[in-house]
Amino acid sequence: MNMDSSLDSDLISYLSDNSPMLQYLIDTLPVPIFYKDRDGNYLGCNKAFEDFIKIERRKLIGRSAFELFDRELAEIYHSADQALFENPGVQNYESVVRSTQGDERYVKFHKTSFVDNNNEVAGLIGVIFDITAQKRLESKLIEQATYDDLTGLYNRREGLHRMGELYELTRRNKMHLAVLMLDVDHFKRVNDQYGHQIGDQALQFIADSLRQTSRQSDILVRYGGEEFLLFLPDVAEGDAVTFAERYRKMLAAKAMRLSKSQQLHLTVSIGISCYRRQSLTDLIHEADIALYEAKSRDRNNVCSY
Ligand SMILES: Nc1nc2c(ncn2[C@@H]2O[C@H](COP(=O)(O)OP(=O)(O)OP(=O)(O)O)[C@@H](O)[C@H]2O)c(=O)[nH]1
Repeated sequence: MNMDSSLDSDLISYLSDNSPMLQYLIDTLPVPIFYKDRDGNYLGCNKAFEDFIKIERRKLIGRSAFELFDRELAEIYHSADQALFENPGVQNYESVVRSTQGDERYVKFHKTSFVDNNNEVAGLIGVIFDITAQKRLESKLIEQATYDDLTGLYNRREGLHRMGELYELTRRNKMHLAVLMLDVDHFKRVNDQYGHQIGDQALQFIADSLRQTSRQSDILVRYGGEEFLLFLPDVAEGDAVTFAERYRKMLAAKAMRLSKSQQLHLTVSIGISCYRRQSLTDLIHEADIALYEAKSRDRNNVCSY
């Protein structure tokens, strides 16, 4: 077929005839295919499209998207079709579609306009590629690359990336920024006494507690085994100590329930450093030094660099 140039026969009437040969051919193709006239009414489709939108061809022909789908989705299709008619050729875009029975799929549309004997745009032929599996895998991989499996906090790589962005913003706008490095005290004993599984649960317990106490704008990172980094944007030194003390006291006051008669009490030590135009590496290193100091002061302690 010759798209977007004059045709030997009138393509629109050829498509409207729904010739058995054409139908047979496109029904053998496993990808959904549909075609519409210039007014957006369906002229036909293949078997894969019927299966895809879960509506029979005979109920589809002559109808517009507004008669078949909910208004929101129909508007999307309509405006994409109009954009193609106004700028004829090939149009590609990704979208979420719902079948008439409501299930959602991620798809990639490939639409091509066609013209009639007078070289006027007369309709379009659309092909749909189902990319749901690819999208789901993509978001799973993004999730795995971004978050720590055990705690759900940012992993070290993503945390440092976000910290880099926050650091740049702070530097450019001459804002405050505080870094808290938090380490669970005597965590080896927890593993030794209760086993690794309880140790894992204890880390989750701490991460959940931190999440509940933090502000929306804070960046919480699982930096290493039992070590967490917290980046507090627009927080000056005095407030950083207040926040760190709040975290320390909150965790010291909480108990993790192991059984009806057993509870686990955990404490943390926290090192603080605040932005004073030093590099990001130095900022984190200073928090580490302050943490070391807090550990040496009998733990369950907060120290500023
Ligand atoms: N269960 C569990 N344990 C972990 C994980 N990551 C690190 N750890 C344990 O955390 C413990 C850290 O021990 P140390 O570095 O000696 O520190 P600590 O016992 O907490 O002592 P201080 O930091 O000096 O208070 C080790 O026993 C690690 O095996 C984890 O993902 N799960």
